[in-house]
Amino acid sequence: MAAAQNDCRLYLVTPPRIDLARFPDDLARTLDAGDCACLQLRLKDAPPGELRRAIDALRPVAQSRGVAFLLNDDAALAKETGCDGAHLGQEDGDHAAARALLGEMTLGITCHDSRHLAMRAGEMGADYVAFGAFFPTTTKDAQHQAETDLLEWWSSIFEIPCVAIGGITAANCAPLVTAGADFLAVVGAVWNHPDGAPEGLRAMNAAIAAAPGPAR
Ligand SMILES: Cc1ncc(COP(=O)(O)OP(=O)(O)O)c(N)n1
Ligand SMILES: Cc1nc(C(=O)O)sc1CCOP(=O)(O)O
Ligand SMILES: [Mg+2]
Repeated sequence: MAAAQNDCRLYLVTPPRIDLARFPDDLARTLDAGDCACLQLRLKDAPPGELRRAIDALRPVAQSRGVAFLLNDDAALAKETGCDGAHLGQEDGDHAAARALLGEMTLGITCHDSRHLAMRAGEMGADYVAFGAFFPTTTKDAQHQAETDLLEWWSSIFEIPCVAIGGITAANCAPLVTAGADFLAVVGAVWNHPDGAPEGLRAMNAAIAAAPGPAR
């Protein structure tokens, strides 16, 4: 088998809305199709009870496959419900308090297109920083546009992993891998793949594996 050209891995984010009667099985089939480092549960419109039911149903599907289960937006709920960590944006509360609360659990922070926000997140103890959006996306009304030089700059200076997000597909992801992204976070590329989510995951895996790694 050929040696891997890079260490970049897939970071899967759930669709914005899910049907809990069938999504756990869809998720299991999708994760069984290939490599995925982590799953972020991102249900922006779910009422609290539904969010808890989703966590209870999906967390074991991910964790039993060695896929870290992160909760979007809510560090306290992530801790209370046995998640592996939380992803917080700039408007999602006190990052330092979340860091203290989560202890050894994973904390990821959105940094948009900002070197300043990323360095602040790193100093505060984030386990990864997320940059985006790299490409147009219909999943979120993204207000910031990031460029690959941000990934090159971050990865050449800092050890803290960086995640790229926003409109990433198998067709456009190679420059992000080459620029130094440690993880590519996607929604649509997997869940909206015309041949189904397992094929979407396989396509992302293949595109990442084929991309030249950073020149280090
Ligand atoms: C991996 C990753 N990166 C960025 C985001 C966006 O977080 P945020 O800015 O808080 O926006 P919402 O996701 O809450 O709409 C993310 N969720 N995951
Ligand atoms: C959740 C999210 N955050 C973004 C950011 O730029 O911070 S872009 C985004 C949506 C990612 O979905 P897709 O892979 O379908 O474009
Ligand atoms: Mg958020």
